[in-house]
Amino acid sequence: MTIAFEVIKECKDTRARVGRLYTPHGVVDTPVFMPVGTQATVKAMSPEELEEIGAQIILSNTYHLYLRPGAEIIKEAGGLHRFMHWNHPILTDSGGFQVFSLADLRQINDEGVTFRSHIDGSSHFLSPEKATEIQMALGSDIAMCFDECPPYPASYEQVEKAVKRTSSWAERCLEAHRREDQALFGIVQGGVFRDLRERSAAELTALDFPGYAIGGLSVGEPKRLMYEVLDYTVPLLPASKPRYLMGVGTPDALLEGVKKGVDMFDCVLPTRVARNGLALTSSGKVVVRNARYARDYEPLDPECDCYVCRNYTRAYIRHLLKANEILGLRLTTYHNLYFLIRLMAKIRTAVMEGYFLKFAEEFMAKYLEKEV
Ligand SMILES: Nc1nc2c(CCNCC3CCCCC3)c3[nH]c(NCCc4ccccc4)nc3cc2c(=O)[nH]1
Repeated sequence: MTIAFEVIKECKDTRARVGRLYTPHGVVDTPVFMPVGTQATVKAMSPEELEEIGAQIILSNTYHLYLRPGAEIIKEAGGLHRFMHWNHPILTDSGGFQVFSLADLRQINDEGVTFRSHIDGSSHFLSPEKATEIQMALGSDIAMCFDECPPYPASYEQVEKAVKRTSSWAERCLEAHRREDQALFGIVQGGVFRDLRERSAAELTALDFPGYAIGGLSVGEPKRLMYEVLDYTVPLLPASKPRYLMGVGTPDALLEGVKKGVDMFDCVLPTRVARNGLALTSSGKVVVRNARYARDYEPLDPECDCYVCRNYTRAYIRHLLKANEILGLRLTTYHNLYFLIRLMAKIRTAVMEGYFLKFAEEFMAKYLEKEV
């Protein structure tokens, strides 16, 4: 069994649950936030720092690593874990989403996707088989099916076509998948159309994947619409298997997603906004680049106990960012990831001890009260 999941404790007044995901590279306590390491590194962080802040599992990506350095080099290096010196679980996305969001003009048909590299414009082709082969070569613990994520908004016909392709491609990925020590997760599509979500979930759960992602969300739809789709999509997925909501990562969305029964999340947001000088704090967002912090000798978050908040001031971090000093990016990234990973630990404790709903309400009241 490449991967096993057990629900440890269910919340009595929401769909939240605490679980444990057993993978070849270790155990993951869920709900979990997964830092994104697009090019085989979580930008500005060393693997040791990721361990220090409690990161349990990180993401990487078929599209990026296929283009550079190439799956062959990573395979020759002994796989992605050895290549990047990360000896804990890794989940790889299949590249479908990145082709649509990054690559230049592309041509998509039932066979797969032809696209031009965003790096050097060279022409490439990705199919369910190829995306599966690349992930087997990378050796991630969890691989994702090659899917089609329609944009938002999209017509019913467009979304229906993506559902049909996603289901047919899921079968082809299952067919091509040969690694016993790697789990393949299915991805449910269907946009914001309930009947298409039901169809996609039925077709994918029939294939009996060890875990399921909810795709096609966090693509520009209003948050309340994403929550509505979650309300009727999560119950369509087997309760005994992990549920992964792709691309979601603000504190409020993480709390809502956990409340609705989601176990796994990923988002580039905390690392990306960090590089723009925005820190996540328990009282809301602090844009530490702003002049107002030039003489502010408080930590990024006075209530945070991380290495950065114990040793540096907003004034110093602002100075580093304004001076384009690399340490500035490192400190804001370190804190933002610590903040989200710490939030997930607090959520797990709250569910275990039966006060999750109260915790969520109190956290949100404080977090949304102001842009500090
Ligand atoms: N297969 C697949 N992936 C999806 C992703 C990529 C998840 N992150 C992977 C990660 C791997 C390593 C490289 C980076 C990506 C999504 N991301 C979002 N929203 C992000 C919205 C967002 C939020 C903040 C900032 C930018 C974008 N919706 C998504 C839907 C899908 C989907 O249906 N299918």
